[in-house]
Amino acid sequence: MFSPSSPPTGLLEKVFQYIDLHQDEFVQTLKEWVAVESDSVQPVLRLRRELLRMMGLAADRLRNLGAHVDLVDTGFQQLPDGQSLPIPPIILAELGNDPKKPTVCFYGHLDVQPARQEDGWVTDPHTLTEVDGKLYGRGTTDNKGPVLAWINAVSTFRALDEDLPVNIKFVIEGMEEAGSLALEELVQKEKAGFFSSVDYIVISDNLWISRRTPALTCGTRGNSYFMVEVKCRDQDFHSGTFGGILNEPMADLVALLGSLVDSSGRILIPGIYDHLAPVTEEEKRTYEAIDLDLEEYRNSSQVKKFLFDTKEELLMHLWRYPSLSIHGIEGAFHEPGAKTVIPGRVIGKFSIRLVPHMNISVVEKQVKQHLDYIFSKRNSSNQMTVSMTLGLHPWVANIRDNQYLAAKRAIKTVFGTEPDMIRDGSTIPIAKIFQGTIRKSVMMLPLGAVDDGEHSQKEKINRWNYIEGSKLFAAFFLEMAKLH
Ligand SMILES: Cn1cncc1C[C@H](NC(=O)CCN)C(=O)O
Ligand SMILES: [Zn+2]
Ligand SMILES: [Zn+2]
Repeated sequence: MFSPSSPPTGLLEKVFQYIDLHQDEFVQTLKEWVAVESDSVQPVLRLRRELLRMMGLAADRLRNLGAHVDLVDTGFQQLPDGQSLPIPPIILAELGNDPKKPTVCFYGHLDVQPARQEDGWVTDPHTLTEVDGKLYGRGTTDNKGPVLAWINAVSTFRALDEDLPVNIKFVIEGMEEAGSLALEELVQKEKAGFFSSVDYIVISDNLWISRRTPALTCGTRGNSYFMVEVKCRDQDFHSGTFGGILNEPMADLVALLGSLVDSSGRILIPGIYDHLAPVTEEEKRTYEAIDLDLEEYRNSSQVKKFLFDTKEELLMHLWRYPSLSIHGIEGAFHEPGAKTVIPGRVIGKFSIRLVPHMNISVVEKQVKQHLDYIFSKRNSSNQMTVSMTLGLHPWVANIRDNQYLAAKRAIKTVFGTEPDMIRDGSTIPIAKIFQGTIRKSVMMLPLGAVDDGEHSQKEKINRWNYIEGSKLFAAFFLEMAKLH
């Protein structure tokens, strides 16, 4: 789609040619990886075995490249029902340790979201299927494709018998979709070990905002996840026998959930907007520069109307303002049909996407105070319990870091264009943990297009994105070496 501004010369040209010539092999390996049902979300032993197999395949692939690979044992996951399941080992791998070269560490994950063909897939989610240059399959874009693109880039230098321009490290986990269990602990433990020689961290686990224009991601929102339980008793009631004489838990809960956000998207919790980073003129200009066709975005999302009409407002509300979403009600009657039940105990679930400079414990207090106030006004005899079950920090990049410059140059070489400098509305918790714990520069360099459908039916990565992405990583290694 894009032609490079000036043809790459010498080594880079050889590398690009190799990647083009071997693209079917690269797609074949992706096919083998997609065939592994490495679902970390459903806590069942069969799938944990698949995850184990997935990590084994990746370890073998890295060993074949000559990497030193550690499969770090991370113990067990305790489930609420008392069962425990093994957590797949985390891969820590290393290729090269030349003190004259910078050391770039790639983080990725090989676990995937659940996928069943009945959910609305046209093709079997675990059989990679190519249609019109689109490689359909669960995990193709999130995150097996990008992990392999990095490996393809490294393997190309090896295959050409060329010296790697940088030292490479890998952190590859298998529990990202379940909240990266055990990873934070491992990062802390290896701070002075594995991570001591790391200069830069690259994550490729989000998408462009465009179908065509590559992007660099400069920030992600955090998340605070709440459960609000309203309980009368543990058992359900019959509305014929008890309807009319009870404070119904569901009525309390619906009022509580209904008090959180208004129809214009504004969060109604007092104080929640008190600690937002001010919008600067420079920041405003970044939204203007982004390649986003609002109509196309709206149509491809199959939404009649968004809350905001301009590109700038839309992006700001996705990336740099908090938002509150109501996710579900545990214990509610939700099946088809008409059942005359009064649920005895219900749990409402909602979360707030956090942005700089919101403080997680302040948000927690504000939410609890607000819900206490709304509940007390109802004078209900039920019991309300609020808990925050996740507190994930927002992350902002330092885009003046060398690696952002190197990535921009590599994008220019491969795609012949400047990247969109974007943020992402979702949360990649490990970014902030890396930044805070090992105190090294973190960059997000996504490969997938806006319509890849992560977590959704018909997830895909375009062959073009996968192959040009492999070139992008190779070009990035060379640019990093030049800057060091
Ligand atoms: C599990 N979880 C609960 N709160 C936040 C998360 C992470 C999740 N992360 C992604 O989706 C990454 C997208 N590339 C999200 O942002 O919802
Ligand atoms: Zn992911
Ligand atoms: Zn995901």
